[in-house]
Amino acid sequence: MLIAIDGPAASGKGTLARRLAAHYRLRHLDTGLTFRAVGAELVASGRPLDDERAAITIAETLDLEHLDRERLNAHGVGEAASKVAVMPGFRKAMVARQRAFAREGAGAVLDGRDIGTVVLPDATAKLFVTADAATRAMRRAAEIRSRGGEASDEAILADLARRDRRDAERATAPLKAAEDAHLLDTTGMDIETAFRAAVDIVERARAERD
Ligand SMILES: Nc1ncnc2c1ncn2[C@@H]1O[C@H](COP(=O)(O)OP(=O)(O)O)[C@@H](O)[C@H]1O
Ligand SMILES: Nc1ccn([C@@H]2O[C@H](COP(=O)(O)OP(=O)(O)O)[C@@H](O)[C@H]2O)c(=O)n1
Repeated sequence: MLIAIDGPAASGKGTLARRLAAHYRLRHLDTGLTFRAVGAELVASGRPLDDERAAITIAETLDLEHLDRERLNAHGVGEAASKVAVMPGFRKAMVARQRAFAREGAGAVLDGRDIGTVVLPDATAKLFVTADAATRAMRRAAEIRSRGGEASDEAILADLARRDRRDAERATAPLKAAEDAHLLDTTGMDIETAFRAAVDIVERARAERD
């Protein structure tokens, strides 16, 4: 079984993807981390974020099994990732790696921006996870503070809005729901409630396929 989860920044995609992967015993790839890893590597090596050749080389050699979530989830890395993510040739190389990961083994859960539309258009179940902007900013700011960082809800709201706009307006694989995706708005839902709603969606999608 393949499960595709997309949605805007800090909507809860990763949390749901991890929970669903554990529940169904599937492998999980947070594709946001793959873009973050490339952005972080370009910055660390002093290269510009539009160096497509370098980005492709990093994508082709990236170890998808050992992405350092703790380091890559730093707030600033998201901005670098979304700048790298606009380059079509680089996205092609990245999508090839993500698809290969998904096809290995008995099934997988992938979360990102273009999983239902581009990476896994034939996924068994597609979820488009949202929450209103203020809720997403509040959750991300709380996450940063819980790790000892400083963050105001207002500043995070502006950062997420800028990144969502870049992701939605880019020409290649923009952030959008697949036509056959099930919308899950988690505003006002706690993690457990959102997880149960996600399982319901997957079960219905599975039943429709049989
Ligand atoms: N339904 C929810 N209610 C409250 N907090 C949530 C919910 N879903 C996710 N979170 C929290 O919000 C933050 C962002 O969630 P995450 O799964 O990382 O989002 P994304 O992968 O879409 O960026 C995390 O700290 C997570 O624990
Ligand atoms: N499938 C994907 C996943 C992420 N990305 C890019 O990578 C950035 C970081 O993604 P992420 O999922 O880690 O971001 P958060 O939602 O966790 O803040 C996004 O803003 C996108 O620009 C993408 O283009 N396609």
